Amino acid sequence: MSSNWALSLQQVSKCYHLFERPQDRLKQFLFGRWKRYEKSFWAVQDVTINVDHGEVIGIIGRNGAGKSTLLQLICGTLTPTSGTVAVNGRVAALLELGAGFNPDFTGKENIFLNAAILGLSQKEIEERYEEIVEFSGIREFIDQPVKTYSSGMYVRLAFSVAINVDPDILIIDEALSVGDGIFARKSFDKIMAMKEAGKTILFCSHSMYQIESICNRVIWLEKGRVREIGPPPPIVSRYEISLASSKESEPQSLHTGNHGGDTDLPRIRSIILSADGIQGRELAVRSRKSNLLIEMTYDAPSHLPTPTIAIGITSSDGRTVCSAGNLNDQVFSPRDEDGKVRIKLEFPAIPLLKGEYTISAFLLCERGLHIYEQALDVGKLYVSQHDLEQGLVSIPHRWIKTLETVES
Ligand SMILES: Nc1ncnc2c1ncn2[C@@H]1O[C@H](COP(=O)(O)OP(=O)(O)OP(=O)(O)O)[C@@H](O)[C@H]1O
Repeated sequence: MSSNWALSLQQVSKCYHLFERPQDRLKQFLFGRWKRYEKSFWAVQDVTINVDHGEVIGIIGRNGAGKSTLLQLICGTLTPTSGTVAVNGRVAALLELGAGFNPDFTGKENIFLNAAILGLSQKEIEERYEEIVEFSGIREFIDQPVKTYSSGMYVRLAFSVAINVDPDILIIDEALSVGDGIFARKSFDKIMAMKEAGKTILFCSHSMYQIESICNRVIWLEKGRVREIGPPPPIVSRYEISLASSKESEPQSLHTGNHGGDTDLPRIRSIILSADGIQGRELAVRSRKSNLLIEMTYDAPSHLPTPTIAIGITSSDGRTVCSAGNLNDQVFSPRDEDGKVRIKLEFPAIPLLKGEYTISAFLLCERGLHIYEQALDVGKLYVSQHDLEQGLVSIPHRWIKTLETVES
């Protein structure tokens, strides 16, 4: 193990005992010595992972693959059936909603309780209390019992405590979109600041975009076991192929744009598609001939840096064929006096081959990481072609003839 280690899991497994009928639980208790009424289910099996401080690790896998169970084993809210979990540093976790809160306590009492569980002294908590309340944005409710909170308020408080106790290791269960609207953006910035400060972060997500943009390593879990572990791009790509090749589709997208009533957040206003001068949400286009034009307008409130926008094109089996983002291409359009940005994207002689394709738009922060809004399925393309080239896209290519030998 390196001297800089943050986490070490050695052959960790977690087994649940399942009973088909409620009465089987009692029978197992009474007669279990003679007959088994329970079935064993291994939610996590034989997982060995070593993580160094400063690493950002993404955990991916289908629903039920064991991601949440693994995170809970690391946090210590679950104990492994076998194997060892060692943690080197203070761990703050955002697991399911409000885990760790006592519903009868007020917000304030829960801050003290939670921060104490995370290892802060009374004095340290008092010093940070103000910051925690300020960040949560729920000051007026802080003396109310948390059972009266909405789920959004719960998440705000939990996130605010977790982020402000100065953890060495932050564990987040599918919660990068914590809270809503402005809070989501604020908390995302905090997570990125922690990454930049060299903290260790583990999070599970169904968003491959976020995994690829934030993590330096990814763990792919399948049926409780580590299928692959390593750098994100090749693993994400193989994972996406595996999802696409099995019929059950998974939620692949990032969280939907959730404004939570915030009206002063960036928002897509319009997306207009046209091909060869014809406008429409559904367009017939000719492969390698039609010019596809996408005109986008979005609100860019002046209190935030100008957002960026990206377009993704997916094939009918849900795979992303290509994407184009103005940040990636370093093309920026100014905000006009109404606080709107208008930008056009052109795909000249569109190289898609025959088939049906879906167009989606994503409005992102200035760094292209936090998603303000996604508009899935803003348009459909029906591509036709007259030749027999196969596949999804025609990539530029050329043939080189060998020299002809001329016989004299
Ligand atoms: N308390 C429990 N008792 C029995 N089975 C459980 C329990 N908790 C989880 N499981 C099972 O363990 C498996 C792994 O669950 P887990 O929640 O870790 O998966 P996940 O990868 O996080 O899934 P998702 O992406 O849907 O959140 C699932 O089949 C789940 O039904």
